[in-house]
Amino acid sequence: MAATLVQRDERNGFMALVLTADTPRLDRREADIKNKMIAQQLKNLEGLLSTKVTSDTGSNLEAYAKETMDPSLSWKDIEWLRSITNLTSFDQGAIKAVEVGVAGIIVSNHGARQLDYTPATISALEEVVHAVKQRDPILMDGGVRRGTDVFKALALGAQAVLIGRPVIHGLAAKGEYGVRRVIEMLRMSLT
Ligand SMILES: Cc1cc2nc3c(=O)[nH]c(=O)nc-3n(C[C@H](O)[C@H](O)[C@H](O)COP(=O)(O)O)c2cc1C
Repeated sequence: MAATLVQRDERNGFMALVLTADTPRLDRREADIKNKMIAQQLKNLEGLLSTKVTSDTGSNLEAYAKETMDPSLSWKDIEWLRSITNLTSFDQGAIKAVEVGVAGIIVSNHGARQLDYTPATISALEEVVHAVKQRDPILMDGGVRRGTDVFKALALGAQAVLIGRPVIHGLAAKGEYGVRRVIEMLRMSLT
């Protein structure tokens, strides 16, 4: 299935792959259990994997994750991924990735949504920058809300930041205009 998705990305003109290594196993998300969280049917993955996993005891998302995520993911899988594609690959969350040939690293903690007490990415960034020693570009995400957050990440050695929730909130509130506005606001506070 992974190979099929990669081939589809290549056909559609994508230039890079981001491999996320941050959730080999889903945390016990009590709110999801309480709310009996549903894993949405994903139209763009139709026929590739079943999202019809349900649980009588709680979070359907947890049941789905148990069924579909492979906790045995290892560095060999990155080598395999590189062997089937020429797309540039970025690894989210690991330093050893440089040795197995990824093109860059994204310092991320899954939006701090996976583990309690996970360190803030801005606190981990500098250490990763020193460990990688400019061999590959480093990006960072998590908690970037203001231009000053962008500034801090760049000052600590990131080449760029990625933004998750702010643009999603802008999209939900005002569609495309909302996304543009969020990005403008970040830019404005940097100038
Ligand atoms: C609702 C939600 C779902 C997410 N799901 C995933 C996921 O399935 N895989 C993943 O690698 N990251 C996931 N993330 C983390 C994002 O990729 C990204 O690291 C994070 O949102 C960036 O932080 P920010 O939202 O504070 O900007 C999720 C984030 C949110 C808010």
